[in-house]
Amino acid sequence: MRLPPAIIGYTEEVLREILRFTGPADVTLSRYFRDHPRLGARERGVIAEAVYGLLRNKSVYTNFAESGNGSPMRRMTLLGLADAVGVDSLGGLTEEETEWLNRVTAIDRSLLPAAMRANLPKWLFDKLVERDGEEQAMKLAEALNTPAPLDLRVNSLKATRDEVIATLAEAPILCEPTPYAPLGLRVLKKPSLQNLPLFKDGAIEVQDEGSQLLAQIVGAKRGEMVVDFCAGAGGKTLALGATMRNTGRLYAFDVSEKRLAKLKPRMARSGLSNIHPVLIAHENDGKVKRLAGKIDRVLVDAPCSGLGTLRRNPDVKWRQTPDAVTEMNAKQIAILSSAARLVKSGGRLVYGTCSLLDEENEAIAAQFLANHEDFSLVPMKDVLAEQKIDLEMQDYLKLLPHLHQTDGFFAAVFVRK
Ligand SMILES: C[S@@+](CC[C@H](N)C(=O)[O-])C[C@H]1O[C@@H](n2cnc3c(N)ncnc32)[C@H](O)[C@@H]1O
Repeated sequence: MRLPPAIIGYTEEVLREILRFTGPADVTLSRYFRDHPRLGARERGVIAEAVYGLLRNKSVYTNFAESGNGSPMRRMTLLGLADAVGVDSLGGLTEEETEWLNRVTAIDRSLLPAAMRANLPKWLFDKLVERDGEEQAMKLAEALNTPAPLDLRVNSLKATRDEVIATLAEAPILCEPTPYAPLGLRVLKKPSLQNLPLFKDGAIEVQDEGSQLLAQIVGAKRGEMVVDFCAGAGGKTLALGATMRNTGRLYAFDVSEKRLAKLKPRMARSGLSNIHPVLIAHENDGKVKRLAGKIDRVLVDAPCSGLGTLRRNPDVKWRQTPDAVTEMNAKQIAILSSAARLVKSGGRLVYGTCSLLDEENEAIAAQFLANHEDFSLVPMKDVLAEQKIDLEMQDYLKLLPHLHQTDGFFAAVFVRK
C-alpha cells in the first residue's frame, strides 16, 4: 500500500530541523512526534527510518540531491523515504520526481569516490585512512553506517540465558547468544520489548554486547566496594551490580541528575539493592575525596565523542568536531586522574570510551600512566583470560563493529601497585 503523500511534508519538516544539528536527532524526532500526535505508528516508523537513513548516507545523498529540479531539501527527503520504503511505496510524487528517484537510486555506488561512499565527515575519514589504510577504513565506515542489532543482557539474579531464550521463543521472539559476552542475547528482529513480563520484571536489559564486555572486565566480585564513576543512566552499573550478586557497595556517580534519575526505575526492575547513586558536582567533588583509597574497583566510562556508536546515533558524526574532541581530552584525563585516587592498593581502575579515536583512547591511557607511577597497565589479554572471554586483544580492548559486531569500544585496565 502506498504511503499518504502528506508524509513527505512531515519528513521534510522534521529533517530540516534535524539537519541544523543543534541537538541529538532522537530528541528532535521525539519532540516532533509529541507535537504531532495524529501521526500513526506506521508513519512515525517510516519518518524515523527515512531520517536515520539520510543521516547515515548524507554525503552520497547530498551529492545525488544536487541533480534534479525543485528544492534540495525535498529531494533529500525523497531519498530518505525511498531508502526506507522504496520508490514504489511513495505517494504524491510527480512523474519527474519518480523518474529522478529511480535513476539516482540505481547508481552503482562502488563507482563513487571512497570519501563520499564512506559517508563520514572529511576530517574523520582522513584520520581513519591515515591510521588504518583505506581498505580497513572503508570496512569500518560501512559497518558504522549499518543499523546495530538489538542486544540484550540477561540479569543473572532473575534468570539464566537459556530460560530467557525459551521464554522469548514463546512470544515468539527469536534470539541467539552473543559470541563473547556470557549473558548477552542478540535478537534477530527488532520487536518492542517494553511490555514483555521479562522486561518489566527486570530479567532482561537492552545493552550492546560491547558495553556488557566493558562492564565485565572490571571483574567486580561479591562483597567489594566498587565505583562506576560516570554511571549515566546505569547501563554498566546494572551489569556490575549483578556481577557482584547484589552484595557489597556499588556507587554510581554522575554529574547529570537527569541521567541518574533514569537509573532509578532500572534499579527497581533489576532487583538490585547494592547500588548507591551519587550526584557529584564535578570530578573533584568532596563526595569523591571521602572515598579516597577505599575502593576495590573503579570504572571510568568517560564522556567521549561517541563515534563508536554511529550505528545507533548517525547524527553524532555530523555534530562532532576535532575541536570538541580536543576539549573532551582534557576532561577525560581530569576525570581519570581524580577517579584514580579512589582505588586502594592492589585495586583495579578501568578507563573506557565508546570512541574510535586514538586521542581519546590509547593517548589518554598513555598520558595517565606517564603521570601515575603508582599504577601499571594490566594487558587486556590477561584480563580477558581471567574473565574467560574468548577475544584476541593485546594491551587494550578495542571492539569494532566490522570485526566484532559491537559498537566501537575501547578500554584499558590499570592496577594500583
Ligand atoms: C559514556 S557516558 C556513561 C554511560 C554509562 N556508563 C552507561 O553505561 O550507560 C558518560 C557519562 O559521564 C558523565 N560525566 C560527564 N562529566 C563527568 C564528571 N566530571 N564526573 C562524572 N561523570 C561525568 C556524563 O553525564 C555521562 O553520563
